Amino acid sequence: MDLPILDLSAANDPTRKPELLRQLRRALFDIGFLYIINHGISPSTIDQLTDLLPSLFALPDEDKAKLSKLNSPHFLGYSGYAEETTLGKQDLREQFDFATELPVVYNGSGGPENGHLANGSSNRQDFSQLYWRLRGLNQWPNLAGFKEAFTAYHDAVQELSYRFVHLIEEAFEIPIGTFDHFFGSHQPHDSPIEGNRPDNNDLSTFLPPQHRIKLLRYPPSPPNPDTDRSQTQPQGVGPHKDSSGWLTFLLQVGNNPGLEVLSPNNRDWIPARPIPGTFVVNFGNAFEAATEGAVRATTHRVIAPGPGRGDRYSIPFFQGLPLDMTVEEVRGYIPERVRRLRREAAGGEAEGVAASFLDARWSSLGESQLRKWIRSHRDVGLKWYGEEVVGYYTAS
Ligand SMILES: O=C(O)CCC(=O)C(=O)O
Ligand SMILES: [Fe+2]
Repeated sequence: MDLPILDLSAANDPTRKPELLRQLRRALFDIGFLYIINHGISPSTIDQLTDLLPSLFALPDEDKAKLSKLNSPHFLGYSGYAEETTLGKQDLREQFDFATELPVVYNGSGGPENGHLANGSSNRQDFSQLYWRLRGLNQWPNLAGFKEAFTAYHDAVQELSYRFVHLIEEAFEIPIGTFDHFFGSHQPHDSPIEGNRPDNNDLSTFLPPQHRIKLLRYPPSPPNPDTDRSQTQPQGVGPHKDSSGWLTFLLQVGNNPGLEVLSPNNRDWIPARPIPGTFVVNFGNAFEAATEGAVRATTHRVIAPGPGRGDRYSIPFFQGLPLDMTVEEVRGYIPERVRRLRREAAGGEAEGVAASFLDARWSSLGESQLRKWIRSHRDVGLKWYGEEVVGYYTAS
C-alpha cells in the first residue's frame, strides 16, 4: 500500500480541485496519513531553519542544560538523548520543544507547595485552571539567526495548516471557515467563498491556540553486539498516535528514512520515506475522537538510523486547539454523515476511539494535554505542579 501524495497546487485550479478533494477524502477516511506537495512554503523558509539544526544540536552540553525543560512549567525546552520512553522503551532521539511564542495567561496559584487540580469551572477562559499553565514563552538558544528562522518557519506552517483545514472542510462538505474560530482571531486570506462563511461572531471567544514544534535528531545507533535479531531495530520513537494537536505537519529533513505507518489492518508497517518538497500530514487523538474514528489518529513509529548512517532530523508541527475546548464541542462541528462512517464500516459501534477522551476528567483539550506532558516528563511535573497533581494525572 502506497501513502497518497496530494498536490496542493490543484486547490487553486477549478478543473483539478474536485479530484484533489476526492483524493483527500480517501486519504482521510482510509489511512489517515498523507503527503502534500506544492504546499506553497518557500524552500528558503525551510532551509533557513533546517540548515541550523546541526549547529543547534552541536551546542555544548552546558548550553543545552541551560535550556532544559525542567526550567519550564510549559514543558518547553531541551530533552536529552533517550530521556523519553514510549511503551516502556527508550526513544533514541534528542529534542527541543518550541511553541508559538505567547505570553503566560495562567493566573492561579498552582505550584509544588499549593498545587491544585482543575477546579471544574465551566467559565470560558478561567485562567486559574491549571492547564493554562502549559501556555507560555519559549527558551531560545544562543544561536545566531535561530529565533528569526524558527519564527518564519512557524508562521509559514501555521498558515499552511489553516489553509489545509479549509480543504478538510471542503472534503467534509461543510462551509469553508467552519473551524476558523478554533484558531482565534485568524481570518483566512484566501477563502474562495468568503460570503459563505458561517456567522461565527458569537463563537469567537477562544484564545488563539499555541502550536507546538519539535526539533528532533535521531543519531545513528551504535553497532549492536546483541545477536538477538529481534533487537536489531533501534527505536527512534516507539509506536504512538499523536496526542499534541489537531493535525500534524511533519517535515522530514534530508533523505534518511525511518518513519513507518501502521496499515489500516494493524498488521503491516508501511514506510513513509522522505520525499523532497513534501510534508507528511496526519491527525491527532482529538481529531479521531471528534470524528468518532472516521478519521484515524494513525499509529506511526521511527526506526533510528542504523550504524554508519548520518543523523536523521525531523520537525513535526502540532497544530494546537484552544485548551478550554472540549471534544464534545469539536464534535458539534463535524457532520453526522462524517461521524457515522467508522461505525458503518465497523457494522455497529465505533471501536478504537482515543480512550482518554471518553473519560470526563480529560474531556477538555487542556486536561488531556497536561496529562500527556506530565506523564512523559514526570520530573518537570513534580517541580512545577507538585506531587498531588502528578499523582492525579499519572494514576490509571
Ligand atoms: O521523526 C519523525 O519522523 C516522526 C516523529 C513523531 O512521530 C513525533 O514526534 O510525534
Ligand atoms: Fe508522531
